[in-house]
Amino acid sequence: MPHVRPPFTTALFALSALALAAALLPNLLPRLRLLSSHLSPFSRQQSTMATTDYSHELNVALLAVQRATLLTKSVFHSHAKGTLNKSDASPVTIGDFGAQALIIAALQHNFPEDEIVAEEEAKDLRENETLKQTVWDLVQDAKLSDSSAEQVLGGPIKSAESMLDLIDKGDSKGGNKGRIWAIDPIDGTKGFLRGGQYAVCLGLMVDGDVKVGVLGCPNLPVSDSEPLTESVGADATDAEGKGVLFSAVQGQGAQSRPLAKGGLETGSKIAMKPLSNIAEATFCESVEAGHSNQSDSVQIANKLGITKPSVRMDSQAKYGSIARGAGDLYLRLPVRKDYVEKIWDHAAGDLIVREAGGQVTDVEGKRLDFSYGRTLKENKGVIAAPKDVHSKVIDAVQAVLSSK
Ligand SMILES: Nc1ncnc2c1ncn2[C@@H]1O[C@H](COP(=O)(O)O)[C@@H](OP(=O)(O)O)[C@H]1O
Ligand SMILES: [Mg+2]
Ligand SMILES: [Mg+2]
Ligand SMILES: [Mg+2]
Repeated sequence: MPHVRPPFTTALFALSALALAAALLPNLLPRLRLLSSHLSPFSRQQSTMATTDYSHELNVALLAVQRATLLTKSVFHSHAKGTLNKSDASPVTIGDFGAQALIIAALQHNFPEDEIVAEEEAKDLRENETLKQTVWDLVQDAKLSDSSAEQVLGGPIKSAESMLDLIDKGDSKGGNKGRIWAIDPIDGTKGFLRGGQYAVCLGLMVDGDVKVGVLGCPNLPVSDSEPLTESVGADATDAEGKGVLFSAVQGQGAQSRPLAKGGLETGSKIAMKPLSNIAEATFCESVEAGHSNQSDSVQIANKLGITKPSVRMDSQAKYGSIARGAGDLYLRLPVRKDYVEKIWDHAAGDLIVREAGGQVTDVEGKRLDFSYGRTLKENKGVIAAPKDVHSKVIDAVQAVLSSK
């Protein structure tokens, strides 16, 4: 005789199943989301979730830098760059404001809890309606051609007012606790205005340690094997074959890929060039003599037996160029005693070079310390070199600086 379950028992079963599902759901949901983030990074509408291998952070950072770099390219080609002089007499352009707004919008969409240290603020735009409108027009036009990539970044910014508020979200004090992004919307603004190299820079620090770094360099050659020469340093074009995204995740190595226009191309691993004879090294430094002491660098090069003149190049494109083995050394020697380096000028480049097999320190050989706030107040200058020759370079730097 078939067993017939009384209605009361059936209801009891159904209720217990529902209770079990309700208890398990909060545990299961994050796992399912994590799984979907690995399977298809473009398929989610929104994620506010940090990943332990930084895969989601890297994907968002690459796309955000790509979109912002494309915006700066359009300003690079226009005659009116909307240049203002900041209180420290350094320039800022509509490209800087627009790029910062776009990157912060992407970070806020994906990681609303994270803090942001960014170079620029919206004050000048709030006081100048025409300038605000120009930046707003630029930002509205800056869309990746791949709509699913655009969706990852959260789509367009809602209004000119929210664009200003986003720009001002980069006012974190920084420090040694939690997740903090460092943004330099255009590094090498002087190079950008001159028609030379510049970079869009984004780094993620966790408890003061850089975990993810991305550099967008629209005027550098795509090819990692093109050697670093004076003409690359001073290049004024982003023609065919130019434009590269460098990236690194702590412990996972460094990569480069073509800048492209939306959706990311596949990256390839980069590494610093083995340097058997330091006398043959190519070293790079700032174009601006006010940013790096170019007579100290000549003496240091002489001490190392280097005869080739330096390649002068603006921005963190220098870090990217040595990380891919196009050049070998990057020297940044303090000019003014009172100048304190800013974290956004170095966070991404520092990680990219170290993940490519280099060492990055200040002139005394101390690692750059990003945990002191918006500035690198415990460091002076920057010396980046392949790991095995770095101490030799520091010895030469110290010999020259101590003899002054
Ligand atoms: N006196 C100084 N010494 C060193 N760096 C300086 C400086 N004055 C400005 N800078 C920084 O140098 C950066 C450019 O570096 P480089 O010379 O390698 O291109 C500038 O970034 P921005 O262009 O983002 O303002 C700015 O932050
Ligand atoms: Mg600046
Ligand atoms: Mg800068
Ligand atoms: Mg800048």
